[in-house]
Amino acid sequence: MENGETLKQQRIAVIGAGVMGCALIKGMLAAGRITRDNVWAVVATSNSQKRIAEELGIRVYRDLPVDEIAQTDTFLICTKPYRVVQVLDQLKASKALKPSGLVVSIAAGTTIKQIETALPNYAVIRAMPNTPSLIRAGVTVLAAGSHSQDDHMLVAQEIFQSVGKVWQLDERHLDAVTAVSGSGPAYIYLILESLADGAVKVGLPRDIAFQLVSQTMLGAAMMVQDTGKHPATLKDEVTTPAGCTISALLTMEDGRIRSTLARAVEEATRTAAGLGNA
Ligand SMILES: NC(=O)C1=CN([C@@H]2O[C@H](COP(=O)(O)OP(=O)(O)OC[C@H]3O[C@@H](n4cnc5c(N)ncnc54)[C@H](O)[C@@H]3O)[C@@H](O)[C@H]2O)C=CC1
Ligand SMILES: O=C(O)[C@@H]1CCC=N1
Repeated sequence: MENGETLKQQRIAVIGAGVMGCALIKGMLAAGRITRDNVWAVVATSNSQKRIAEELGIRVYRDLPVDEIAQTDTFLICTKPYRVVQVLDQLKASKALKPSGLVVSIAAGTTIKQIETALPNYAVIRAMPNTPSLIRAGVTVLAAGSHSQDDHMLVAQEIFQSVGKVWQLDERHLDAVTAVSGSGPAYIYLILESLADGAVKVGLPRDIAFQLVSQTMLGAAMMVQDTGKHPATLKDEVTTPAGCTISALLTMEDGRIRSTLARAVEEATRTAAGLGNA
C-alpha cells in the first residue's frame, strides 16, 4: 500500500460533524486521503444534516445508522466532551459494531480510560487538533491508548496529517496541549485584534491593520521555526537602542503580559482536565 493510502482502505464515521468534525472531513477529502464513499457523519439537527450533506457531498445522519456502523472500522468522535461516553454507549447498544476497531476522540478532557471502559474491545487514540485544520494548517497531538497498535496510530496520523502537523505524546500531556495549541488560535486572535485596535488608534484603516498584523504574526512565527533562534534573540534584533520597540515592550511588561499569558495557559489546562467529567 502506498504511503498515505491507509484511510482509503477504511470505513470512517465522524460522530459530531460540527466545527472540528467538518474541518477534518474537508481536510481528508482535500488531501485525497478519503473518498466520499468511505466516510459518513452524524449530527444532532436536521438543519446541519442538510447543510453538511450538501456542502461536503457525504452521507450525513441524525440517528446512528445500524447498517453503516456494521461496516465501519474507525469512529472519529467529535462531539462535545460531555456527550462522548453517551455516544459510545449508543454505538455499543446498536449491537452492530464490528468485534474490534478504532476510536479516535478529539474531545477535550475525556480520557482514554473513559473511552476504553465504554468500548473495551476497541483500540483508542486521543487527539487534540485545532481549528486551522480547516485550512490544513492545523496542529494535532496524538496519544495512544493501552491496546493501540502501530497500524491504529498510522490511521490516526493519516487523518490528522491531512489537516496539518502531527506530534505524538503521552496522554498525561494532553490537557496542557489542549490549553496551548487546541485553544491557542483564540489567544492569537485576541492579540491580533488588540494590536489592530492600536493600529486604528494611530490612524490606520481597520482592514489594513488586520493584514499588517496577521502577516507580521505569520512572519514572526516562521522566523522562530526557520531560524531555530530563541524568541528573545529575535526580539532583541527588532529592538533598536533608544528606539520605539522598547517603548512598546516596556508598556506591555507594565501590563504583566508575560505572566498574564502564561497563567492563562495554566488556567485553561485546569479547565480542560475537568471537561470530560461534566
Ligand atoms: N473548537 C475547537 O477549537 C476544538 C474543539 N475540540 C473538541 O472537539 C469537540 C467538538 O467541538 P466543536 O467542533 O467546536 O463543537 P460543535 O458544537 O461545533 O460540534 C459538535 C457536533 O456534535 C453534534 N452532536 C451533538 N450531539 C450529538 C450526538 N448525540 N450524536 C452525534 N452528534 C452529536 C452536533 O450536531 C455538532 O455537529 C469537543 O469535544 C471539543 O473539546 C478539540 C480541538 C479544538
Ligand atoms: O474550548 C474548548 O473547550 C475547546 C478545546 C480546545 C479548543 N476548544
